[in-house]
Amino acid sequence: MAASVNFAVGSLVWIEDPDVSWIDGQVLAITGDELKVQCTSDKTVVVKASSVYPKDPEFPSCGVDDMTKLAYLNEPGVLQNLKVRYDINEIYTYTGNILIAVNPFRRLPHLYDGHMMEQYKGAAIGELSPHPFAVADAAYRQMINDQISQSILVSGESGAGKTESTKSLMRYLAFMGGRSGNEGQSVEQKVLESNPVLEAFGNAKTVRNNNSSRFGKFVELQFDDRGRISGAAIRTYLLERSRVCQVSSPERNYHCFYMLCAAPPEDIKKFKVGSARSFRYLNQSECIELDGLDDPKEYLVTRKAMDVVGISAEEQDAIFRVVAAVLHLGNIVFAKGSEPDSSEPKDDDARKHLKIAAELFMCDEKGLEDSLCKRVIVTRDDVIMKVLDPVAATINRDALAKIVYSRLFDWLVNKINSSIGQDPDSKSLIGVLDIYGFESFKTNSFEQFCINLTNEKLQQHFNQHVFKMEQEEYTKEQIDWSYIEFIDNQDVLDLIEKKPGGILALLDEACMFPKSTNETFATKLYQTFKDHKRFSKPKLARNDFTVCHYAGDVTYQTEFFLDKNKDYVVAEHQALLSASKCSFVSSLFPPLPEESSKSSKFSSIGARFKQQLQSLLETLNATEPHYIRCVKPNNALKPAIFENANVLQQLRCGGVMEAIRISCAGYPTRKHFNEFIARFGILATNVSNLSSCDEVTACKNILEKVKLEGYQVDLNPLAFGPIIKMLCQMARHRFECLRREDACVKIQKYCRRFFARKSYNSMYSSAVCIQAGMRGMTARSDLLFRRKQKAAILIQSQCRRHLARLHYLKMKRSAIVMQCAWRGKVARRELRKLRMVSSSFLLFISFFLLKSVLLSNDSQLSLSSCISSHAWSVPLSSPFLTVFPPLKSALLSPMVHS
Ligand SMILES: Nc1ncnc2c1ncn2[C@@H]1O[C@H](COP(=O)(O)OP(=O)(O)OP(=O)(O)O)[C@@H](O)[C@H]1O
Repeated sequence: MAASVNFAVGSLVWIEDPDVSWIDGQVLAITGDELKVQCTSDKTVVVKASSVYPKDPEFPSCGVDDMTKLAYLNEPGVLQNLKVRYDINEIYTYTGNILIAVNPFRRLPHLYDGHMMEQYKGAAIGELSPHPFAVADAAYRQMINDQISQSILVSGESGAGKTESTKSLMRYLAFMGGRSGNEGQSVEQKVLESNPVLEAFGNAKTVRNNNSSRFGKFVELQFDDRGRISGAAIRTYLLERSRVCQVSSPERNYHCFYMLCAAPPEDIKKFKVGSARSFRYLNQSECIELDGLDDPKEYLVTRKAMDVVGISAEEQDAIFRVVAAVLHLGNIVFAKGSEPDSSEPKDDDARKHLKIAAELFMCDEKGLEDSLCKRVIVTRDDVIMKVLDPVAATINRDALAKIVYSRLFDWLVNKINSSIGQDPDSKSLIGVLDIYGFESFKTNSFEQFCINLTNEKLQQHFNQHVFKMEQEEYTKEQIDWSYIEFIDNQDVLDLIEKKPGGILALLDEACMFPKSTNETFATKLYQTFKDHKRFSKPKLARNDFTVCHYAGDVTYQTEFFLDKNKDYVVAEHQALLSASKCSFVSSLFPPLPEESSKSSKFSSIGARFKQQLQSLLETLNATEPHYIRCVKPNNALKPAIFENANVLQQLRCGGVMEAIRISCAGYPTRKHFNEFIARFGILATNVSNLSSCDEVTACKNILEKVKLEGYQVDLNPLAFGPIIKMLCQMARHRFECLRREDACVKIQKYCRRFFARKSYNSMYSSAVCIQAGMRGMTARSDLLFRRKQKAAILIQSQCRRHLARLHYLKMKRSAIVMQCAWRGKVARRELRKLRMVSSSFLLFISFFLLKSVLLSNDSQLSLSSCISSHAWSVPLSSPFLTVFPPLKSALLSPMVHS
């Protein structure tokens, strides 16, 4: 399926990988039609060029919000885009007009609040991020502006997020078309509150989803001419009946059973229920409680929602009585009766449950027992009473439980519809379809067969519509589209539902013949369709058949096909419950019209379902469809896990890849002129007037230069068919060439620079070396000269110093001699003088000191008495008497401290 693209060494590509579906890598070498690719996982592989897809090297790191913006609209590109966006919690992406929603498995409340609704109000698709609100808004606007009914088809596998998306759509439509003010319980409130009621009775925990809707749903919102919701109708499809009696771990039965068992004590007493573990229909599975689901609370929520949708308290009681009766029915175990091949309640416990069930149904206990253990056979001549063995009685009991529950569910839907009310004058409507996606399990039974028929029908509708949309788009843009083709799955539909001769017709035929078995039915199929290219018989299976659906082959096991297709109420059950004293119970089994009970007209589930589908398709065909494809990123139901193979399979089954293929067959890619010139101008680098001419001429010049056909250039944006891949490839190739030229120039430049630098470095170092040598030589001779000069100066200075010193010493000696002679002479003269005054000077000093002492005021001082009598007191008195007046009183005592 890969495009025939010319790859070059260095091209980025996608190759198939068994683990991650597609892995990216780079072409290392090309040999003929084989490429050697270095993968990002580090392994190197050799692959055929035809199995390789080109990868956009300019792919934005946050992906693109519309797949048509991808340069390469191929499977790996689509997958990469979804993954990149999922990683940053961008769970919605457009593929043209289809919205792909990847389940985040974590609450993202900011995406759905009132502020968000305000933002999307009136915003054109593509103006804001992809969102269910945008789809709902587009549908609403189109309905108002064009007065055309709209439909939004939400599909995906179980757990992919259909119901959540549907709820968002309904909330938005209620927001847009709701009435303001207090007008009692408005239509939109009732529509929104119908969800919890239907979920309680029609949803259950399955392996694939903790809150799986076990029915398909089409909600039709009717609007008046002012765009307000004026009525609504809910249609449901194919409730899974078998779950009522059969459930295995880790699944659960319908939520309402567990809610009832967790009801407040007075209700438990009123409805005669007990622990959920005590009921056979519930305890077959280990799973009773469910994380995150508070059954007691849900019971109250459901009852409140029932109030809102207009179910009275009495009706609610009757509903839960029937639910309780179904639980008790399951506990009626049979044992062999006294008559041969007969049966009867096994023990007291079984009888107790029989009694309670009869009380809850308000019917006769014996009548209930008989309706379970006996069968009346009306022959042409007689009425025969046939007893049933315990196995048949058990099957009979389960059949009663299933029909009661299914009638109860239908009653609820009808009640909601009549309570909401239809608007016969409604001008237009918006239908929201939340329907099960394509299913393919290990064991596929009648339910899967019907589900896959639905998907085939919707796929055909989808293909036709996508094709039609493309055509309209091209017509609008004046693009020639006549050559576009798409695969029609009419042959599969013929195989299944053609009348006469289709599988469903053969099944009805088999159901009408009493002797038919699942084996004879399978044999009939093999004979009839042995040459049909969409039908095959698996080699080792005896009663299985395989249908080649658009989404893949599915092998169905014919076991139970006949039983599951039979749509009749056992006459005894009908008679018993229509005679119930409870008007609610009897209303579930209205008496059959006289002629229909008598006529042998056979009614089958398959035929009824086919009819329902037909009517659904008629409704859809009268509307403008919008598509939301929900994708479950992993089977662990955990956030942040994106399993490539899983997602890819769902994209294929959901027809997204087919839509892309149809798009690719036409002109899927749109590029505005400036965008085109920016991206592909590289292809016309030598077209000189590119920048001087206008955008259209520039685009034409580029396209003429590349000589490719398959584009429409007259309108902005330009439309491209598959040639966009070639253009991208050529641009990539050109880019590659330019890159290589550039690389060559760069290598040359670096080489030249290297050699030039090397030679320069060697010259430089030589020059430096020579310079250093020369400078060294000069410096050395200079040094020698300086040394010699210094030595000469030193010698001179030494000589001069020596001579000066001799002279100095001579002068010094002469001076000393002269000084000595002179000083001797002076000294001698002085000596003489000194000798003369020395004795008088000594006396003078002594008196002076004494006088100082005596003149002091210190009264404490006194002279010794002997001082006047001292030898020098006489000579002193005469020369110094004038200077120092005589003592007023004689020193009588020495000057001493007292
Ligand atoms: N947009 C969403 N945001 C947060 N959680 C989501 C979102 N969509 C789905 N989920 C989670 O996935 C679960 C399954 O979703 P949902 O019941 O809508 O699946 P479904 O496709 O209707 O399955 P089924 O066919 O079994 O009814 C939800 O219960 C919810 O936990």
